[in-house]
Amino acid sequence: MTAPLKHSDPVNVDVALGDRAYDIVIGRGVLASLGERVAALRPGVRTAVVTDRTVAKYWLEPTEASLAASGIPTSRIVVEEGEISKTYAGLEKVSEALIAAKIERNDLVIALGGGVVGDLAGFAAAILRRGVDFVQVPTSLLAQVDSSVGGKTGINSPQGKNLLGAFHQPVLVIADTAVLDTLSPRQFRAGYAEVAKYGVLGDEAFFSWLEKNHSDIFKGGSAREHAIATSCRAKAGVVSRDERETGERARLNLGHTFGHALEAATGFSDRLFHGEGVAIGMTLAAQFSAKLGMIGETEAARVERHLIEAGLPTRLQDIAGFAQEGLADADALMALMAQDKKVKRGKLTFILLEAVGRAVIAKDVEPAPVRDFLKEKLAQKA
Ligand SMILES: NC(=O)c1ccc[n+]([C@@H]2O[C@H](COP(=O)([O-])OP(=O)(O)OC[C@H]3O[C@@H](n4cnc5c(N)ncnc54)[C@H](O)[C@@H]3O)[C@@H](O)[C@H]2O)c1
Ligand SMILES: O=C(O)C(=O)C[C@@H](O)[C@H](O)[C@H](O)COP(=O)(O)O
Ligand SMILES: [Zn+2]
Repeated sequence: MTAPLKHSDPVNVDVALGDRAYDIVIGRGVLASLGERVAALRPGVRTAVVTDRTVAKYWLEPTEASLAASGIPTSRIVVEEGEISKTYAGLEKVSEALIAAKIERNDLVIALGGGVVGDLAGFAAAILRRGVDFVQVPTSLLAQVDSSVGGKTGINSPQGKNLLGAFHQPVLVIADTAVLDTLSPRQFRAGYAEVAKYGVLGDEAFFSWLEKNHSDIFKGGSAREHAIATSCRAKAGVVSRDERETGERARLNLGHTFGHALEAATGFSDRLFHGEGVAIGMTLAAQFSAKLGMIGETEAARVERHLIEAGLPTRLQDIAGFAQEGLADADALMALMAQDKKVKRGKLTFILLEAVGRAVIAKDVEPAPVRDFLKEKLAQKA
């Protein structure tokens, strides 16, 4: 872990992927430099900005102004906010709008928004004319620390999370920390789950720093920028070594086998945001690791305590409408987990903990102990 930044220093994190390497630029106010940076990267380019209605209200005009100041022609495509847009219908809408805007092979798609817009616009760019470059301008905490980096793009199927997609790296990421000032507190907290994930999975010193400083991240200032830069550095390192998740990248999926099943069980709705599912999933992964004797109960409790302190849900019973059919049913959750992309020859893979700060990939996990564990958790009092 490096020392916290001074508030005003923009920081560059390099995603070292050879001829597809790119910069993540992090700092207050860096959105204003978007046009200049795009013009330097792709002289003469035309762009289409894909965003959602809420983000458009706050941040579309400054984005377009920055592009216009550098003489970059642009069009806008605005989708509905939330997972409802990360669908076949959302993809059709964005793809047809990009075609109508005559975005050519050498033009650029700009994803201005949270993880939904980033995944959706990135996937549309990946398939448009068999591949157009794109820039990520992440506007949620979750997108700034995780989804804008690493090139996983895609949409959901009603049967599971991100089941259709492509690896397609952005050519630039501009993370302006000032845009987070308009994010709702619940969405900010949900994004914080992925920040904590980087500590829990690979950096005990960062986790310990988060335990002491998390409230400053919520307030803003240098702690926020430090948390974003540290998460991006961790992700950039993993992605540069294992871009397509043939090995260690799977560790970034800590909490997601449970979390994605819970998102599917709640219909990808506002009952459970992605980051909230990750918080519950990460707690379950820690508790399951303890049940298997890989870590002590106190370490699992340490993970849960921190997430609770950050205001996140950690128990299945914390999900709105928990008692509804499907969610309170271990077999239904097992069936959803069977669609996880880490499944190999029908066997589940879990990311488990050997310590706080050390996640490992557990392959060929037998379903019976997982089902028993879920039954135990589901039986707990609300
Ligand atoms: N590709 C990846 O590596 C990766 C990583 C993590 C998560 N994800 C995906 O990301 C998605 C979750 O992303 P998310 O949490 O950003 O959700 P999101 O994109 O739905 O954004 C959350 C909400 O906040 C609003 N919002 C975003 N920025 C705002 C701002 N600056 N001001 C005001 N409102 C703002 C949006 O309109 C939306 O309603 C999930 O679909 C998840 O699967 C992908
Ligand atoms: O970048 C990755 O790799 C991750 O696993 C990051 C996750 O936070 C993210 O939610 C990702 O979209 C999940 O990947 P998936 O392959 O399980 O869909
Ligand atoms: Zn995630």
